[in-house]
Amino acid sequence: MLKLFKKMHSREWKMAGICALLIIGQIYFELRLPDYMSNLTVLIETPGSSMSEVYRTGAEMLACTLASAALSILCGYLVSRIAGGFSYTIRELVFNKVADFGQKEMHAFSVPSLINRTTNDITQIQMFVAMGLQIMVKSPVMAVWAVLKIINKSWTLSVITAGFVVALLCIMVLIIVIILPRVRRVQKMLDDINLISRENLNGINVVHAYNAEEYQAEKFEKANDRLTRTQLFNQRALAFLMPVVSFAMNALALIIYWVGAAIINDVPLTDMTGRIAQFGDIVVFGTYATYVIMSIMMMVMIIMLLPSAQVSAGRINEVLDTEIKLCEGDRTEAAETGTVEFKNVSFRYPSSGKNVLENISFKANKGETIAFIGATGSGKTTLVSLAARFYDATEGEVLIDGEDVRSYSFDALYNRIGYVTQKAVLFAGDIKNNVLFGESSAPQTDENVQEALDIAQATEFVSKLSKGTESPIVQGGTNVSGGQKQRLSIARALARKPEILIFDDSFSALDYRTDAKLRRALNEKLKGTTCLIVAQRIGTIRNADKIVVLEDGKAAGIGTHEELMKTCKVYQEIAMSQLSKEELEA
Ligand SMILES: Nc1ncnc2c1ncn2[C@@H]1O[C@H](COP(=O)(O)OP(=O)(O)OP(=O)(O)O)[C@@H](O)[C@H]1O
Repeated sequence: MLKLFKKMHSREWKMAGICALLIIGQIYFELRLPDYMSNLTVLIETPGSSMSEVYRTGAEMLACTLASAALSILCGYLVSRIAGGFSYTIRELVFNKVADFGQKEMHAFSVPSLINRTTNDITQIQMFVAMGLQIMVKSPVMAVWAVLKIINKSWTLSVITAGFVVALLCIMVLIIVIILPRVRRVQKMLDDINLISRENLNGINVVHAYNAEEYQAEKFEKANDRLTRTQLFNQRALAFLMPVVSFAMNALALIIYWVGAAIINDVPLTDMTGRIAQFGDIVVFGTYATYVIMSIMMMVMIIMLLPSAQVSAGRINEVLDTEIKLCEGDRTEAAETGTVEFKNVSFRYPSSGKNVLENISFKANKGETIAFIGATGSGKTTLVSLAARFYDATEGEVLIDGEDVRSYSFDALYNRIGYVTQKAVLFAGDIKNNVLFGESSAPQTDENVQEALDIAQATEFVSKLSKGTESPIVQGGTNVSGGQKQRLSIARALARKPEILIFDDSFSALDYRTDAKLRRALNEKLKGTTCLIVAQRIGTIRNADKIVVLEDGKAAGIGTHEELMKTCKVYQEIAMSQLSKEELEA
């Protein structure tokens, strides 16, 4: 947790310093009250005391109480600003760190866990700072101050009070030791609940269509049950603390007055002044001892928040300390333009034991179209994701414009590439925002948007919308059809005007007619652009300059359609399964 606190801005540290001073002032005024009480007791017991002295003492007590309350309000205000500012900083750090994560890091944490860390875990820290900061400073200072005030008054009573304090501290430590591992598990269980809820909400139509509500509910119930049982255990353990502390406080007061009575009794009856002074001391001692126990009671409140804040801080630090494996280089310029080359590339996913790609080599020159075809799971998506550096090759080299992808700065690399994912992704906003998404060297103009929509064959459906390119897109793009979504994501890649376009099976959501029109437009309007196309349909790629046929991660053949029809058995099988004899001979 301390590690996380190092990320707090100096402004908040300064406010925390002011708070500490305000708290010390608060304690000073609060701890003056027992002295006034002692004076009042002596005044009342002493014959001949005047009422004006009693009023004056009362007025001073009132002034101390008001001063303490004013400092407490000011402190509360500052603490809430510190908590808000600190959680803002941490949220920003976590968000920016996660934005730099590659696929490897995303898989290591999982999306639900990252969401939980950015929301729930940071809220735990904020609550701890908001509620705990005052108490953390106040309770030890108050306890030590109160102990110093009473230590010389009576050794017997001091030893009794110390016994109570030690016993209470032991119980508190024991409870922390018992619940800490369970609190850690609670955060993990919250991740699981998050995962099941997300899965259920994302697939709600499938759940309904397959009558799987009960199955999903059971899965959720199990996770919910586990979480509730663990939380109940923790709450019961913590709930046990409060009555123990308040019992200790009352028992201690009782013992102090009981032992105190015996101490007063030891003073001879003739020494009335001595008896009154002793009585005043016992009253003061009792009040200060109550302050000591009250400090411990405040620590109990901290203990209720500390374990979860501690665990949350650890989880946030895990994200912030993650070493990002995909480090960017500093290259911005390259000798070639629009080339993509794989040199003996093999690749294995971090979670998998075997290579998914094996010794792949090919080169795409400027303006060429290279297509990738193969059975499901043969490695097509993996191959093109290496060109876009979503992962780094395990062996071999991937070159863009003649230079290793690892040597480029991310800006330079992604300014060269326009990538269209297999599953279209749109962001909440409008069509124009989505087409001009991200930073690029291309002009952010309406003409550019229109041109990209034209080539992507999206103009027709966009022009039918009442607000045209300003029509809204909801989160996840669920207010447009699958094919429309894919056309918009193609337009987004085109609007960047990249040297290299990568289409990962992006045409299969389009009907045959649109697919053909789009390819024609690409050929006519983007002559100098290199295209890497992953496709399932032979029709989409038969005119490509080179076709790479993948089988179990290996290149089963590389060549043009005509060459592969003569030399590659895998390609022949795919072609024959899709095209008629006439089409094959055409
Ligand atoms: N994140 C991952 N972790 C581990 N293995 C993976 C991961 N992603 C894909 N794979 C495995 O890598 C292999 C190649 O997957 P890839 O998605 O590249 O195939 P594909 O040819 O694009 O398939 P499709 O045509 O169905 O999209 C598959 O066996 C798949 O199970």
